[in-house]
Amino acid sequence: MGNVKLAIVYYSSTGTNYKLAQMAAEGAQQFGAEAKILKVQELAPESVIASNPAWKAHVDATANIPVVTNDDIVWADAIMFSTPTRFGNMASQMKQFLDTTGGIWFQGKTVNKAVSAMTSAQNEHGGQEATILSLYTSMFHWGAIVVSPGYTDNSIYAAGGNPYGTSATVDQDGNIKGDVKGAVIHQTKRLLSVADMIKKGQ
Ligand SMILES: Cc1cc2nc3c(=O)[nH]c(=O)nc-3n(C[C@H](O)[C@H](O)[C@H](O)COP(=O)(O)O)c2cc1C
Repeated sequence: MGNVKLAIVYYSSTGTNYKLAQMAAEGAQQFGAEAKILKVQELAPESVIASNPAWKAHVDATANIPVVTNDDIVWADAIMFSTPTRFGNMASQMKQFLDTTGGIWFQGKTVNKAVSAMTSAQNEHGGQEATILSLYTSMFHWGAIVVSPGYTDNSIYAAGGNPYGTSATVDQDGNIKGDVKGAVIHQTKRLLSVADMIKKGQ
């Protein structure tokens, strides 16, 4: 299984989706896959980031995380996305990255990538599924194979579990409610096992 390559592509303002990305990397390690954690390019004006201490601290703390490129997508057999819910949609930074993939899409290089998505939101019913679906809509155009968790494991019934993709809820202080790691690890392993099947099938 060790030859499956996973790109974990995330956006995070205050660290939640970075934590989800790190949990996915742990799942990849358990599976024996090669994984890269990659952030999408920040786009918010520096003045806006500076006005929010938690945002500024997170940007500084993750300065060394590489920014994802189209080459990373071409390299990967599987891609796990993680984005905050923003007004029931993916963060614009994530959408901007997807909108830079037209060239590799045109060359057929996004076809048959195994993909899955996670999100976080403040409210239990704050648009998590709409966010994940918005990302999957772009994936249908990529010709990617969307690997949703479905109800394939008991972790779907635990904290963060969601058949569309792990959905963490954050409290007022920005901490994740409950232990969502089981859901993330299951989703990652399922994504990698389908990527492995696709790779072997090719
Ligand atoms: C502009 C904006 C829009 C948001 N929209 C929603 C929303 O629609 N539903 C919700 O529950 N939380 C919403 N939130 C809260 C974020 O989802 C929450 O802060 C995020 O999940 C934290 O992720 P991060 O720490 O990785 O940045 C919003 C936050 C911002 C800044």
